[in-house]
Amino acid sequence: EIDMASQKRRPLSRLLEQLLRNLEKRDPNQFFAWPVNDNFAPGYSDIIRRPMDFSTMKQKIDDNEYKSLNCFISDFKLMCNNAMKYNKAGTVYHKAARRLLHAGLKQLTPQKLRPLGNLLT
Ligand SMILES: CC(=O)c1cc(-c2ccccn2)c2ncccn12
Repeated sequence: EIDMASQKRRPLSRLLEQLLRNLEKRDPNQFFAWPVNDNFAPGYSDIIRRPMDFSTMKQKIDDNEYKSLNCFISDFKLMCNNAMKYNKAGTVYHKAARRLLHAGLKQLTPQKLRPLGNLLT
């Protein structure tokens, strides 16, 4: 269960929740909202060894699994790179993944994060 009090005590969790919300806005079609379903994506789990999606990232924040911002950013990159690996260039999913990765990393640059203070120390 989500212990709100501890969420307040965990500034990193608060920051990651905010960053996740901003990244999700860049996925209006919600292609990345849930784990990819093998029924929609034939052979997906044979090709992609480490699946990742926004709902899994949210759960990892709530379970306090991210020990640093970099771990969070790694999962975001993994999610986008999985989509660019499985889906051929030119497909709607490949293009959406490249756009999401580009837009997302721009939100995660040091100059964008600095205003969030020393939450990262
Ligand atoms: C992200 C991804 O690779 C993906 C999302 C989806 C998806 C996401 C939401 C609804 C339907 N399909 C998908 N379908 C087929 C092949 C790949 N995908």
